[in-house]
Order: sequence, then C-alpha cells, then structure tokens
Amino acid sequence: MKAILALEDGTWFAGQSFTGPGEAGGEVIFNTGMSGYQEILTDPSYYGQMVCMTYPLIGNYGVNLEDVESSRIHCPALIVKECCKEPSNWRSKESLPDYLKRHGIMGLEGIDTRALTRHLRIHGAMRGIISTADLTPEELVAKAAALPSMEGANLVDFVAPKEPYYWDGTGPVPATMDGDLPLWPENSEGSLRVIVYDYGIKWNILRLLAAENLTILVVPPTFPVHLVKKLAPNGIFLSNGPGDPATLTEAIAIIRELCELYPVGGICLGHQLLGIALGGTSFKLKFGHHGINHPVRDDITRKIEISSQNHGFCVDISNLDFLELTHLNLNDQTLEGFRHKTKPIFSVQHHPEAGPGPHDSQYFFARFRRMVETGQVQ
Ligand SMILES: NC(=O)CC[C@H](N)C(=O)O
Repeated sequence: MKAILALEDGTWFAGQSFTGPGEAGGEVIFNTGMSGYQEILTDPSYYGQMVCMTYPLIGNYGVNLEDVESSRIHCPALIVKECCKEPSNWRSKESLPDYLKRHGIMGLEGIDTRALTRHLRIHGAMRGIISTADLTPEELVAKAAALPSMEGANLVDFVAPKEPYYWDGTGPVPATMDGDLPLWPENSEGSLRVIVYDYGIKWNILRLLAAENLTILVVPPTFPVHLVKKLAPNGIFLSNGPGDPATLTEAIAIIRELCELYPVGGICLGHQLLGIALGGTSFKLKFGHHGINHPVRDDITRKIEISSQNHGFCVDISNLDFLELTHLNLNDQTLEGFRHKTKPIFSVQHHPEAGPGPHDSQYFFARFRRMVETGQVQ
C-alpha cells in the first residue's frame, strides 16, 4: 500500500506501508545499527521518534520474547529500505510486520533510506508524517510542520510508571505499600539498596543493576525526597527516558536535593538531568547519536569503548569546576560522562547496558556498585 513520508522542510519520499493503512507523526531520526530493531522499538527513550534504520534489510531474524526493553513499542513508526516478511531464527516467534501491526505501529519501506539519512545529517532531525491517506505531499508537509517540536517536549509522563515497583528478573512487580511509602522487597535487610528513578527505563539497566546484587526499588520521576529519606537507600540511580531534559523541572529539583544526601549515578536522560541539577545546561544536537558503534574514551582508564547510543540532547558542564569530565565522544567531541570531584556522583550519556550494542561499557554497573558500597567514585 502506497505511503508517503513528508518532512517539515518540504522534502518527501514515496514508499509502501508494510503494516496496512494508517498515519503516524514524530521526529524523524536515523539509527546506524545493523540489528537491534526490537530493542530500539521498545526503548521508551524513542517515544515520539520515527526511526529510520540505515542498514538496508531489517526484520530478517524476526521478533522474539526476550529482546524487549519494555512492555510495548514506543516509536510511532519504523522506516526501512526493505522489511523481511519471512524471518528465520530459532528464537523468532513473529515477523516484524505482524509485530508492528499488533501494536498499531506504522512500518514504511521502499524509500531511499540513504538519501533520507544524508538529508537529516545535513539539515538535522526534523518532524515528519507518514501517511497512506489520500493527501498531497504538500498537505502532509503542512501537517508535519504543525507537529510539536522535540525541543521543549516533556514526554516522560507518557512512559514513566505511576507507582513504585520491584524488578523480578523478567518484569515489573507492584511494590508493597504502607500508605504512600513503598517498602523494600522482603528479606533485603543488609543488602545494598538502591532507589531507581524511572523516567522510561530500559529493562536491561534493571537486569544489570540486579546482576550486581543490588536491591532495587523503582519509583516514578517525582517520587518525593521525604519518602526517600524514610527509605534510607544506599544509593540513587537515574534512568534514561524520552524528550527534552530541560522541561523536567520537578525531577531536576528532586535530584539537586538527592545529590546532597546519597551517592547518585545516571544514564542518558538521567545523566542530562544530573548535569542540569548540578548547574549545567542542555542543548539539542543536530541529528543526535543513535546507533551501536559510537567510540567513547574513558578518561579514567584511558580505554576506548565502542558504545550504544541514543540521544538527541547533550549537556554542557564546562563552567562547573567541581565536576570532572570522564568520558568523551570521539566522533564529535561531545560530553559522554562526568564525575563530581568531591561527592559520590557520576553518570554517562551513552548506554553501558547496550540492549542493543557492544558490552565494552558494562563496567559502569560494577563502578556504580562500588560507589554505592564505598561512597566514592573509582
Ligand atoms: N536515551 C535517552 O535517555 C535519551 C535522552 C534524551 N531524551 C535525549 O534524546 O537526549
């Protein structure tokens, strides 16, 4: 079925919908991973973003039950050169088109994804509409231009939990409550206890925190500090998530207080919020970093890591002399991580949990555990 992708700047591409009739809108970005489409689709940080995969054949290993990063798909649409309709893999339970259809997500194929990617690289990520409706490209361009911009978008409420929960190894389980106070999981006295702020967390982060033998209690973005104090955790973790970090003023104010009280670590949106809470500012990157082969230098070990990345914003902490830059992106020299010079606080912009991607940065979780245990960043 014919479908058109129209961008806000007037550019448009004609292709085919492989998910039937429909319409979807959002910020159009590209991801350079050759695989990992299932993790990308279910990563809540992609909420509101239509992802164009630069690799030309997507879907050939199908969809399985294990590779999910949350319980649903968050991208409004997936854009590919060619979608494989007959997957072949021992773990596959469903084809990519069936999976997208079951979740009501648009799939567009048959466009020149290389031309689209080059366009976004030159002109920056922009709003777009994909539609099978009988509308002219000009009408669709006007619709795309009327969509809300990613800059200034507060999207966390669409993906974050409303209530505290535990992680049982495979999914979230509602926390036992005493009034408005969630309780730590049973028999967790004596273990290292971490409160995880969930702004749209990827499950692999929870899997890897749990693998460090940390007891986890996951809470919503505006979980108040007075309840944190009652729970007396050993540390705080701030998750990834969608949208513009600067809009999350309540979460930022909470983090600012928490930094005075506990060891704090963060990933991606969590890193950005931490940077802003400590006095930095955020800005939008031209087309963002979305892929699984981004080189990062860890200035603590002087090692180079190939990392998984997915972010459209970045933080500037250059005027804060109490923070030390620990990680640098070697593609564009942007900030990838920092630590506090005197307090147990550190974070990274990339995704050490991979899901999808290489495992070079997974030491983050052991480093986080050591910080929670010793009160010092090493
Ligand atoms: N993966 C994330 O946490 C993304 C953070 C933020 N929404 C950004 O695009 O920069």
